[in-house]
Amino acid sequence: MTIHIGAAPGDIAETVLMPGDPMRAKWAAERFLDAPRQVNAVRGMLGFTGNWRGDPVTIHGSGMGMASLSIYANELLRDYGAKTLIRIGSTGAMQPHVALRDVILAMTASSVGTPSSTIFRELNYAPCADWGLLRSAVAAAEARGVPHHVGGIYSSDTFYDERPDLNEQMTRHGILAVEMETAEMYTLAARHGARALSVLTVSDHLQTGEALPSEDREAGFGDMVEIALEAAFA
Ligand SMILES: O=P(O)(O)O[C@H]1O[C@H](CO)[C@@H](O)[C@H]1O
Ligand SMILES: O=c1cc[nH]c(=O)[nH]1
Repeated sequence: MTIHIGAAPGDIAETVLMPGDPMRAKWAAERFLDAPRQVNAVRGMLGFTGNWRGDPVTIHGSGMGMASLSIYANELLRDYGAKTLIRIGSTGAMQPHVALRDVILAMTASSVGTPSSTIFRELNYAPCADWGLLRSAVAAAEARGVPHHVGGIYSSDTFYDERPDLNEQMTRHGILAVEMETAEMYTLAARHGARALSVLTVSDHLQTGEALPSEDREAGFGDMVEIALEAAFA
């Protein structure tokens, strides 16, 4: 047990899928894993471990934002020996050619700062995805015929943003979409010698104002979960 995860040693698999939403963790575990059992509920942050095609997998919420993800990712990597973290999250599109429900595979994640920024001092560290996971996720998306985009995303500290000028510069420089966790997850995975990838589904569009309902964000993004699982064990 750790401060924020009540699982016994051995209850967490080496492969962990991390949605922000703990209810998405419950839905994904019940839908995609064999014999899922709840391994964490501390502070309502649900985690489940089961099997996918015979391999053990944990699906554990990260909460919203890099500060929250950092707590769970640190404990999963340092205390439970997780080796692969794959975020399965929602994201807001920042390019006109990206549509609702498209999948985004995040090669890298820009940020204004992460919880790790202070250790880098003057360095603008560039967090990046594990190449093997990214390559396998692209192959899985192609095989399933899922519309997808590979490129840079933005990990924001805020959902309600007050910097339209910054968004404009990011759109101009090809950033595909915004979410709130990936830059820190990639940084922590690199620090601990683990693999990481974010597989995201577009839930809303910053330019058109389109948005999917909360029920879809919780239990409507099955392609992203299957792409993540196939990439983890390719
Ligand atoms: O749907 P999740 O995985 O929570 O991801 C996105 O949704 C939340 C904001 O609504 C943030 O956590 C953001 O990164
Ligand atoms: O962080 C997020 C996630 C989804 N949509 C957004 O606009 N921002």
